[in-house]
Amino acid sequence: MTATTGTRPPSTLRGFEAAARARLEPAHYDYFAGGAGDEVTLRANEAAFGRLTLLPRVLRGAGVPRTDVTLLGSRAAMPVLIAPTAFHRLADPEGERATARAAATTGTIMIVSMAATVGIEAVAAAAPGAALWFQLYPQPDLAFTERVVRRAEAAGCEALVVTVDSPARGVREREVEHGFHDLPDGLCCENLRDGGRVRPLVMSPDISWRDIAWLRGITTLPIVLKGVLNPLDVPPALDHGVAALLVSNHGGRQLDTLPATVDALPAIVAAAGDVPVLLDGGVRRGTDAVKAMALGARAVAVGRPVLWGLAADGERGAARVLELLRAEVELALALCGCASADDLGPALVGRAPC
Ligand SMILES: Cc1cc2nc3c(=O)[nH]c(=O)nc-3n(C[C@H](O)[C@H](O)[C@H](O)COP(=O)(O)O)c2cc1C
Ligand SMILES: CC(C)CC(=O)C(=O)O
Repeated sequence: MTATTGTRPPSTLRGFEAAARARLEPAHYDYFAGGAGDEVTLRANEAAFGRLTLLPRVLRGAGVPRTDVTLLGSRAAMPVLIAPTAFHRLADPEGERATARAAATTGTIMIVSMAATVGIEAVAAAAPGAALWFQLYPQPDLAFTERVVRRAEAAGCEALVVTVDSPARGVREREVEHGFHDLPDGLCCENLRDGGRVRPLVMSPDISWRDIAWLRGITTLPIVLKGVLNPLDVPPALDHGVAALLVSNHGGRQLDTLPATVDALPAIVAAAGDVPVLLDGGVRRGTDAVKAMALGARAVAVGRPVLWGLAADGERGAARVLELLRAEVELALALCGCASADDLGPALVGRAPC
């Protein structure tokens, strides 16, 4: 039985969110939906896309647009990746296995969270066709961190996405109100299993460029830094040999009152030179993805929308959400007169009058 049995499946992302909300425990819905503090940044991410306009070109004979991209050697059929989010088994019993199968079906890249409720080996085995990247919170115990990296490598992950915006965990008041502190019995962060126990996840206040240098030395996987917002952090990132930057404010869940990611994007793109820049936060439409790419992002990622698809209708719901976004990207490119994202540029984006 699915939430949609007997009724039409949702045909929009908003419909998937409503279906997910109806199905999830309120504490779990609020864990997924919530943001830090007054949720200013959470709202800003979506609102900022709404303030940008598209300025299409006409009569360009561009044909049916291509939506595929190659990122760090991984091929994706669309420029919308799955951002790393924790605890998928709160949304569906198959958890990250179902999400990975949806990634394989739609041909996109799944960034698997270190806080996944299915171990990286089982995620990879469930979806042999999926392109997987692994998200890492470097732990103070470097020997343990290295064991996690080796597991990700052995499972076939094609990049390491190091989250650098979390030297402490943000306070989400919705979680506090529900008293949501931990996973229910029977679920745990399977990537933290180590020698017969499950280690606690540490948001290390000591994380520094030394950790990036150390990681660069122990793995040949490309390293993506997730959570860069200030252009002052770009030169050291390039000096440390990072392969890409992911502009992110953690979906408004860490420090409140940070800028919307699409507003922070141009300065990071300008500083990054040839190094690819990705973005997540508030992408809910194909037009949002196209605006971010016009402003220089190579691709975008979505967090909550995939969770809503998963909670509403398991693997099928997650795949449907991704396919909706892919089709919207294709249509937006066509209506902008573009044969592919390569034809986009800042001249196609304007600002709505306030
Ligand atoms: C429920 C939830 C769990 C998340 N877990 C992680 C995580 O484990 N690691 C991480 O780097 N980011 C995590 N994030 C942040 C996402 O990777 C991403 O930055 C954010 O969700 C993008 O915004 P969006 O949800 O508006 O698309 C999480 C976000 C949500 C909503
Ligand atoms: C388990 C958490 C640390 C995952 C996370 O990053 C989040 O909830 O935003």
